[in-house]
Amino acid sequence: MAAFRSSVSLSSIDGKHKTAGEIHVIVGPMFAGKTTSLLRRIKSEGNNGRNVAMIKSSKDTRYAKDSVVTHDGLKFPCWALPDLASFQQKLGDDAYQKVDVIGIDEAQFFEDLYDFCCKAADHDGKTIIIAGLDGDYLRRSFGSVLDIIPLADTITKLTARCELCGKRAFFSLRKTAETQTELIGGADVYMPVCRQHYVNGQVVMEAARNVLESCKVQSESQADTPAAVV
Ligand SMILES: Nc1ncnc2c1ncn2[C@@H]1O[C@H](COP(=O)(O)OP(=O)(O)O)[C@@H](O)[C@H]1O
Ligand SMILES: Cc1cn([C@H]2C[C@H](O)[C@@H](COP(=O)(O)O)O2)c(=O)[nH]c1=O
Repeated sequence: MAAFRSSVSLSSIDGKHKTAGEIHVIVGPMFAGKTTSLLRRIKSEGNNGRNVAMIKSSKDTRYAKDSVVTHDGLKFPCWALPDLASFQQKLGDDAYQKVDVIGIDEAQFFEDLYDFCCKAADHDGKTIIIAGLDGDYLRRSFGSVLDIIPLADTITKLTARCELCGKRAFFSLRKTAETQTELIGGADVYMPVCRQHYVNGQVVMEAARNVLESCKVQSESQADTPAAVV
């Protein structure tokens, strides 16, 4: 099937001979093995003689600046970019034409994911393999990852192991009180959990956030009160 697909020609679209692109999406919670799976597929494409390039978001400063790194330390050199539109420009037009396969890690951080994938696969004939979080710590759709599902050839949803009971984990629980959507971190900030422990964990975290918030309000109102004259 793969051999048939890669020989399909798009020459009728713009007169130039190009092969059809592909889009493969890997989603799941943190620690599910998304980056591991992306690296395995990219390495395998490279071993099959295809020109590969890897991109990650420059927001991800966790383990290395210019490498994609898994939680257990596997590494692959990459372009760390603020957006995907800058990829072709960084690489140069000639080098971009020669790339067959593009891996994208931490896809939730790229706002221009949809437009980039459309152009690269539909027009430029690239195979794109994307790894990212489908949901944030509140299980809301994260970035543009779900928007590219209708464009995809394949979608793989991976699971991790619940850190509290060992069952399959579908969600990323944030262990700290921060409430912004984007918060870079690893096992210090997040843990993979099953549904039951996500629900329990959210109740505990919500209570902790409320306590912190009320302490903050109290100390602010005390600061506003003039000190008593003794
Ligand atoms: N709770 C955890 N804390 C730290 N490392 C973990 C944890 N659970 C799994 N791992 C390791 O992380 C690896 C997966 O890493 P990675 O591919 O980077 O995941 P993802 O990209 O989905 O976050 C697993 O093979 C395992 O060795
Ligand atoms: C759930 C959640 C995660 N993030 C951040 C934390 C990490 O830096 C990445 C995910 O990395 P991984 O390779 O999938 O382990 O995303 C965030 O910013 N907000 C969230 O809600």
